[in-house]
Amino acid sequence: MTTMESPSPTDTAPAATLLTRTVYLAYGVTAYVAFLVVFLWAIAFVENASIVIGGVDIVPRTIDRGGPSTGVVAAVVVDLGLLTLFAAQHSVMARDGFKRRWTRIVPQPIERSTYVLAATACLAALLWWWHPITTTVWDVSTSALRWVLVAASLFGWVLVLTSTFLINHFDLFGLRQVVANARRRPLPPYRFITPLWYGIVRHPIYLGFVIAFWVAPTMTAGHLLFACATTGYVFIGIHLEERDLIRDFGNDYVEYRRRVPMLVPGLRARRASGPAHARVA
Ligand SMILES: C[S@@+](CC[C@H](N)C(=O)[O-])C[C@H]1O[C@@H](n2cnc3c(N)ncnc32)[C@H](O)[C@@H]1O
Repeated sequence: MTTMESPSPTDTAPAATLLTRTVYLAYGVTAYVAFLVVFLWAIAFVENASIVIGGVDIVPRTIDRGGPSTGVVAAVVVDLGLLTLFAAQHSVMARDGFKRRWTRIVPQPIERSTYVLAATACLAALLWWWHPITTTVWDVSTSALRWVLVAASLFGWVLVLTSTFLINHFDLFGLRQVVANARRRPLPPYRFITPLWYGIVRHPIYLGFVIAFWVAPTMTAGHLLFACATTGYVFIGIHLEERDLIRDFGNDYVEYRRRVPMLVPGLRARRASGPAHARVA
């Protein structure tokens, strides 16, 4: 395990009043709750679930159902636009250079919560304005096999959620930062760790998404577009994330990368002589 000092939220706001700290805490909790609601909606969206409460389906739009109906070309353009917005927000706002400039405007303790809120807004926009393209690509007719595929897809979501807890769920979603600030405590150092799934693949959260998006008993053209685009983004995200991790944790991460495969369990991991940016002096 390697650690790196995180900026203490109280360092940058020594004179923060109780009211300011309480407002930051409320902001962080709001961002987290908004994220949870939209994340649950995202699961229902991808799984094409209907959840009927009091005679009303609370999932009116899914990947294949209920969205605006237009021609295929318009649907592809809109859907790719929404996916690009989501990917751009994630890629840009997660980078250290952006964070350094951004925290001149947004106070350090709520930087992560602001990221979470922006990501949640982009995800909600994608779920709401997604244009289904319902041409069938494959459709498994055997009922038992359909259930196996649904279970496998749900396992993908379980992998995502459990992995966030393995590395630090509350840190990823900004809660730890606002709570530490409210209590005027410094943040514990940011740690590189490799528990459970992280000993099998380096990116279990992304693997979970790939499983959840690709394993479907019925695959439509719209769903396939979603799965292809998000998988492409996963590879870009991994490239950017690993560059940061190597910069922060040096040879520990290079060694981890040599030992543990990226996404496919058991697949040979990268050899020691990787590309130039993988080698740390
Ligand atoms: C959305 S999470 C995705 C983590 C990982 N790529 C995955 O798929 O499980 C991104 C954050 O996780 C952090 N992270 C990735 N691997 C980590 C590890 N082994 N230990 C601690 N933090 C890690 C990155 O620094 C980044 O801030």
